[in-house]
Parts: sequence; structure tokens; C-alpha cells
Amino acid sequence: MASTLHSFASPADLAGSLADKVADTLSAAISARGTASIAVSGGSTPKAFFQVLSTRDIAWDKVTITLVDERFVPADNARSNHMLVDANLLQNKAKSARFVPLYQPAASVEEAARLATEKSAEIGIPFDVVILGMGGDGHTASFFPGGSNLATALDASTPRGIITMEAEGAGEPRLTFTFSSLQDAALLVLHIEGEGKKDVLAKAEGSGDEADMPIRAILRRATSPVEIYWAP
Ligand SMILES: O=C(O)[C@H](O)[C@@H](O)[C@H](O)[C@H](O)COP(=O)(O)O
Repeated sequence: MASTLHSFASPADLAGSLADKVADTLSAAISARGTASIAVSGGSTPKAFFQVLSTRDIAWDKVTITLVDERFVPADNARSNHMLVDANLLQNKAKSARFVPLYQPAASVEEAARLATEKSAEIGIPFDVVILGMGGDGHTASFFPGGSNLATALDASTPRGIITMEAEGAGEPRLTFTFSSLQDAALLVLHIEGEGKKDVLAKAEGSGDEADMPIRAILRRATSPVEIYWAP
């Protein structure tokens, strides 16, 4: 599917514009069916965007927020994406939104993935908004090169849900929505910042295997257009 690059002069300009676009999309979904859903990424990039989005005046009590992926750590762990969202997005007006975590206190990451799939089954079919990030190795969500379940994660026929992923660059075992869960969002965004990430994107847009740079699966096969938001 096609992608569109939206370039901004600064991360602050990007955060404001993306927050407006996401707020409009969520509000339209609420008007149409009374609810809205958004799946966001962790990492360092989205923090300013989360903070601006949290101030937008929409019917947050009708919005369900979840994560694109999560590290297999509890919400009080500094590596937790839940902690990042709690501290930066579930604040201000967005405090009244419902949050569905991916981490589940289970005996294994596999059991946590099963529980998370069960608990998120009623949202995101499709998501109204998905915000993806991208690592320097071309991973997105927890679709890491060399990942333990990468082929399953990227396979369009894999049912929607959350699966586990382990990879050298991933740190803890991961919980991640599958490609099939994310690729048809009404608004599908890739949010990256810095010249380095722009170079990584250019490489990903070139030829090569999806397994080497898994963001390629989104850029090449997503049903929805990919809106790329970039600032230096
Ligand atoms: O759990 C995570 O870390 C994210 O979901 C991951 O996919 C992130 O989006 C990229 O690693 C980019 O991270 P940065 O924004 O920190 O560069």
C-alpha cells in the first residue's frame, strides 16, 4: 500500500499535528459508532506526542487505548510501555480513557500472550488508530530481525491477536500484536524522528527481505495507507 511522508520542522510541530489528526480520527469513530480504539508504540519517540494528545478535548471515556507491543515486565518496571503510556498519555483529559494492557502476570510469556489476546479480543477489529515506531534495525512493534516468531507475526493469515517474540535486540521477551492486527487500522501511522531514522526508512523502502527489516511488511503489504510522520 502507498505511504505518504509528512515532514515537520520540529518534534513539537509534529506532535501537535499528529495529535490533531489522531483526535479527529478518534472523534469521527465515536460519532460513527460510539467508541474508538488506538494502539500505540513504546520507546522514546512518542513521549511528546502522547503529552500533547492527552490534552485534546475529545470524548476520552469512549476511547480504548492499548499497546502495539510490550516488554514482558510488570507496569512498575522502568522498561514497561504501560508505564510510559500511564505517565504521558493517560493524563489530563485522556485520564478517562480505558487502557487495556498487554502484560499479564502469568507463569510464562506464552500464557501472558494467550490472556492478552483474550482480553483484547473485542477491540481493534480494525483499530481506528495505530501508531508504529521503528528501530534502527528496521523493526516495528516487536517484529525484530531474527525474532523467534517473526514469520508468524508477519504472516497475513495469522489470526489477529498477541504473540510472543524473543530476539537479540529486544531485551526481555516481548508481547506483540500481529501484522494482521495492525495493518488495516483506519489511521496507520509510522512516527519516526531524527536523520538516522530517515536513513533507515530509505533503506527499508528499497529492495530486500522483509525479515531483514520487518517494517517492510507494513510499507509493502499494509491494507491501509501508511502515514509517515517525521521530524529532524
Ligand atoms: O516497545 C518498543 O520499544 C516499541 O514498541 C518499539 O517498536 C519502538 O517503537 C522502536 O523500538 C523505536 O523506539 P524509539 O522510539 O525509542 O527509537
